[in-house]
Amino acid sequence: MRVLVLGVGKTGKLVAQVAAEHGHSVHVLDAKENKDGAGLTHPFVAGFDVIIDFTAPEAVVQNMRACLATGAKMVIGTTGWYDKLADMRGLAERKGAALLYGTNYSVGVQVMFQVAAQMTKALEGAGYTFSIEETHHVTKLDSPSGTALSLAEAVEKAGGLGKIPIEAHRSGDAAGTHVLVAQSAADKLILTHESHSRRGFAEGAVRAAEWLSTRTGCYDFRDVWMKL
Ligand SMILES: NC(=O)C1=CN([C@@H]2O[C@H](COP(=O)(O)OP(=O)(O)OC[C@H]3O[C@@H](n4cnc5c(N)ncnc54)[C@H](OP(=O)(O)O)[C@@H]3O)[C@@H](O)[C@H]2O)C=CC1
Ligand SMILES: O=C(O)C1=N[C@H](C(=O)O)C[C@H](O)C1
Repeated sequence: MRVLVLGVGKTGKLVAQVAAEHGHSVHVLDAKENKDGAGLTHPFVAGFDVIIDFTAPEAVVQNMRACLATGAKMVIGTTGWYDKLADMRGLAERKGAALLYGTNYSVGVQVMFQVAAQMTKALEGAGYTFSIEETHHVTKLDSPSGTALSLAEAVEKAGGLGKIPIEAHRSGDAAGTHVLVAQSAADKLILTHESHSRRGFAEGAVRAAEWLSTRTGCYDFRDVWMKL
């Protein structure tokens, strides 16, 4: 597969490395080469089977506009842009493109979402209140993390008594820790996922790109990760 990786930062760099390890031909575009999406011309984009974006909240929307308009296939790792999701879905559908987005490409976190929903249902009516804490590196632009928002959504949907409070911490180069706490008068149940490196995100994103390369349409990683 010919893979274009947008963003050569902490995660994008590793995504490019993992894609090459999977035997794909990989090209990367950094911020200078792609200022305001200017590098993403139609003929250039047409040279790739899949494009993977790990950039920044503003940049990713420009990148999606440019690439999806050509009917390209995109895997989006970047978080903090979901107020534009309906627009981007519409564009992808109109152009016969493919769009797969996810707040977290680590399989461990996907399992955490499922366990969190089960835990919430099992504790229903037993006097527990829920809260979430997330810890990331100090350079993270969005807060709370996309993963924390997805976790809150999983608990809220499963019946976690209204809006779940999220506390965000920023510390050193933390790759990402998410903690769900269910507290009662008698005890506390804690569910934690801790990323020791960014490898899980990169592996998941490359596998998602391989899966998407034969499809069109819009997909949330939460709904497809088990099929990869
Ligand atoms: N879904 C998931 O599993 C994961 C999601 N993420 C998300 O991915 C995003 C990136 O995270 P991270 O790697 O830590 O961030 P970094 O800041 O380390 O990397 C982002 C890179 O993108 C570059 N960039 C900015 N604009 C453009 C552009 N228009 N074209 C190409 N490159 C551009 C930046 O360059 P410059 O610094 O010069 O501006 C930077 O090098 C974040 O939104 C983060 O939340 C991260 C890990 C996992
Ligand atoms: O910025 C990061 O680093 C991460 N961002 C994603 C998020 O916002 O949830 C995923 C992971 O936690 C790392």
